[in-house]
Amino acid sequence: MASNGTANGNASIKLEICHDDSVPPVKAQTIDQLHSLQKKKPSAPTTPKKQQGTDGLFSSAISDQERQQQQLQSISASLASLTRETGPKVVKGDPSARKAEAPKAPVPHHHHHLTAPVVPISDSALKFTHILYNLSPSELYEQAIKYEKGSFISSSGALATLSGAKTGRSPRDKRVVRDGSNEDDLWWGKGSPNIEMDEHTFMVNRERAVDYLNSLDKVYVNDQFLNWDPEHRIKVRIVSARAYHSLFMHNMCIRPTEEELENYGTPDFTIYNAGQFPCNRYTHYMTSSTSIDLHLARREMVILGTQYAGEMKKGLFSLMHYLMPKRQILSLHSGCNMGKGGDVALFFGLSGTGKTTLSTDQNRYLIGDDEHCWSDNGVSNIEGGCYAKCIDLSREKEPEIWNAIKFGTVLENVVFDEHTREVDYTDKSVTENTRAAYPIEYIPNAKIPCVGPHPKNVILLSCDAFGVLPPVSKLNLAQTMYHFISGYTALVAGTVEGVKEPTATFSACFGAAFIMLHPTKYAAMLAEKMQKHGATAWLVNTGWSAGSYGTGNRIKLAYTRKIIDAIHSGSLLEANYTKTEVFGLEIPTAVEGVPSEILDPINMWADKQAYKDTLLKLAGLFRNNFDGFANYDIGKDSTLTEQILAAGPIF
Ligand SMILES: Nc1ncnc2c1ncn2[C@@H]1O[C@H](COP(=O)(O)OP(=O)(O)OP(=O)(O)O)[C@@H](O)[C@H]1O
Ligand SMILES: O=C([O-])CC(=O)C(=O)O
Ligand SMILES: [Ca+2]
Ligand SMILES: [Mn+2]
Repeated sequence: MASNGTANGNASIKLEICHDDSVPPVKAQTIDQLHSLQKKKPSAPTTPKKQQGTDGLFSSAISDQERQQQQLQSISASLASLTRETGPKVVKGDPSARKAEAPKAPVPHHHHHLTAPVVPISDSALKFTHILYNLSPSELYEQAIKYEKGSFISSSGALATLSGAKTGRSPRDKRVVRDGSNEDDLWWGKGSPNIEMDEHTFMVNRERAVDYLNSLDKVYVNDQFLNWDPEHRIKVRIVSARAYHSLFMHNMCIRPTEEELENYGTPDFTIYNAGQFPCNRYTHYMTSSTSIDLHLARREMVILGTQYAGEMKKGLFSLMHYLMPKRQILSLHSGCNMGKGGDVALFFGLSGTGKTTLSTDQNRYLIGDDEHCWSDNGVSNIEGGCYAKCIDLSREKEPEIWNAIKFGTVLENVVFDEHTREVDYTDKSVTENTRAAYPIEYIPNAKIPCVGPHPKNVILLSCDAFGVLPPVSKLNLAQTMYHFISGYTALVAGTVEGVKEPTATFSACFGAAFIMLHPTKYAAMLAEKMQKHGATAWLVNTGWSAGSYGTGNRIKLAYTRKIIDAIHSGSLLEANYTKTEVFGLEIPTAVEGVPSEILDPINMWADKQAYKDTLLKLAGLFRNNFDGFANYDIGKDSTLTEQILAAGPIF
């Protein structure tokens, strides 16, 4: 009995456990099976969403497979080594995810130029290159954290990473292939950013980059777009070795929809980013171990010896500065936003002058922060993301940018708390040029698609380290062109390698490092468009007041914002103006919300003689710089050229 009772007791306990079916059991027999349940395979691209019926379900299913193959083939062709004239065997996916099985689907070599030798002649021809194709931010986070030293998740969810030894662009290491097709078009020689190289040397560097990339187990490939104007959209492919670079470009270029990706075809332009690998200094034209090489005819760019991601972004911008003017479209190093009433403003300015900060405005729609086109249709952003400086970033002064630094955002070279992963934006231990790259839709009032009507206001931003330019002045057309061609600012430390403190600099079209044609070509287009559309131009000093750098202080962002508000609202047009000495700038006597005494810089200087000396010194620098342009005509109108020459400082 006792034993019976015991048995019953045990049975009842067992029953209780077995019958606890409040949670259904998992449909897996092993841990591996359980894990495989976690990830849902994306439904394979099926029938085309738009043209269903035109070629029937059966044939479109085949063409999907073909499309997949064509895509792999196109990637293999991108990575083709020139000497072997064949692309590597490529296969999609992470190599670590398929350790056990050998890749099964090598690229069929249909094309003539892709036909591999029957017997592989090198070790690299025996291996597969794994392609991580247009990965999502989540996948790229995992890759970065697993495989890239110095990658962490910040407390706000951004991917904090390091760009290595280079934390800014290297303009002196940029080379452009000079050949018969561009010899007469491009701007060469003194002042030009286009330092020439020959095609052979380009090929040497290209081979070096491609061999490096092919030697890796895996490379990242991004297929994306540039330019929100659908008529002038450019397809770009970025091949890179780091998840950081892939995520950066995912954020900065326009992201294709699934459907657009299916029909992507072959790219118009390809970047080979082999940034961890140096160039060979024994190669002709090389003056360091860094080389950024542009070959317009081949539609290719090679990056060696720098991991700074801005090189990719700005390399593509150079390309657009070549392609767009050919189509009578003006490319601009500017931010752009639009008011509720549809009024568009452009913000020109060199690095660090406030394009991103001032175009990001809670009261206006953001069209873009750095690169635009102005065509007969209006303005369009070239990019799909923003690249904000974040040194001394504060939630109070720049809330939209602060809030955009979340999951998906790349945070470069910032310093954070080891435990909480909270970023200290004041810390310059790695560099002054700390940056955040985020998709434009992370700004709540972004205007998607990023296009707008013709600009009403054109704002030239200058960060004057001498402290003698007024916080705001109204420009006539000749003055606008004079200042646009001059492109004056103090280069703020950081964005360009080696610049440690502000120095006066002149950079034609507020972006000489990126233009490809002579500055007067862009200037003539700007003058023509401003006249045609009746835009008003303003010169805004976002730099120093009450003395030069070291003595004075930077103009408060809150005041600059008030000035910009008055430009947008139209109220500044109604102000009373006086004219300054030397530069002949029209300055308003009052701006709402801004102390009037700051509007005329002389008021703020304790030492008036020092002010006058400094003003003349800057005027002299302007004059010396402009001498280089005195022999060029701006547009077909020679009177405009004369007016522009006369619109500089008079002393
Ligand atoms: N009065 C001011 N006006 C504008 N920006 C200011 C002002 N005072 C300080 N700043 C700071 O100056 C920096 C301006 O950088 P911003 O990112 O806008 O440069 P950018 O013109 O977009 O340059 P880049 O082309 O390199 O991206 C920001 O860090 C901003 O906080
Ligand atoms: O290109 C970069 O690294 C950042 C930038 O926008 C500029 O310098 O104009
Ligand atoms: Ca910027
Ligand atoms: Mn820029």
